[in-house]
Amino acid sequence: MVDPQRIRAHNTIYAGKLLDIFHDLIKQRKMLIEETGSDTNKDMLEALLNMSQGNSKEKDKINIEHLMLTLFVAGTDTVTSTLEWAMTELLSNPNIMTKAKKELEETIGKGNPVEESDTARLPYLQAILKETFRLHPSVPFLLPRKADSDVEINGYTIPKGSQLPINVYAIGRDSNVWKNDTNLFSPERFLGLETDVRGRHFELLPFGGGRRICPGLTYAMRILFLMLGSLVNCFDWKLENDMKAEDIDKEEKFGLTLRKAKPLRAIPIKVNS
Ligand code: HEM
Repeated sequence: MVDPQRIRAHNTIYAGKLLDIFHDLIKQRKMLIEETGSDTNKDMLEALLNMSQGNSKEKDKINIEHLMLTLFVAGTDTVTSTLEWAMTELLSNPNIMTKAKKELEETIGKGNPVEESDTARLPYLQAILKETFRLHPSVPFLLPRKADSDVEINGYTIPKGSQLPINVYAIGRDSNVWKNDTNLFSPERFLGLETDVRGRHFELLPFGGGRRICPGLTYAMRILFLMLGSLVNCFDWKLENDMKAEDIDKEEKFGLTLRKAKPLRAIPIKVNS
């Protein structure tokens, strides 16, 4: 298995620790159900435990533990790092922050949290998220693909059976695809474009595409939109120690996700609605 960033090697230990945590959570929940005769949490774990009734207990327990591990690993750092990068770019580009605030103020009113039904009415906020994904895809390499047969692409022969890591990070900064300064954060480039993140436009694939496309896409887009919109509309933001916008550190750290090397530190000031 190709492991260009040594992710697989580094994460084996942490996966084991997380499995231990999920093991304990499932055990506690089962004890609760046995004691009270019912489960009052009404969540995914309850649904999985209900579904597993009557099946081989040990096998199902292991499956549930691994499913929780997968969703936890795939669904936490990806969302938080995208949000952190979006805020980093907005704080580094005060003119873009001002435009985003203006759109929100005019559309839903200053200080109000964003709701799901507002999505279509906030094209600039959508463009900010797309531009964040273009420059800072939280999964810089897609899950590797395997060539079913010999294939020729741009004069290169890819032999049957080769593993193909897809470098979404490089695609997002490819000057053959993106006009203007490809390293510049400019949500305007998406205004009026059809391009979305659902795997149909190969120039922007933050969630991958095809059969292995991220199953958390819809959920992730929804919560990112709500969180980013609410952070921008409900707070003004100040940098620590009078730091200037242009001094914000944007160094990247490649790991399971593409994180900021140094966490963003900013101070929220509640705005009056
Ligand atoms: C900003 C948020 C997210 C990004 C950028 C993201 C991105 C990705 C990418 C690029 C893949 C590989 C797709 C491919 O190779 O074609 C993937 C797979 C996956 N994602 Fe996400 N993801 C995000 C959030 C989530 C969330 C919230 C969940 C679930 C709660 C989730 C669950 C998964 C799972 C289970 C897979 C593996 C699918 C498979 O192996 O077939 N992701 N994600």
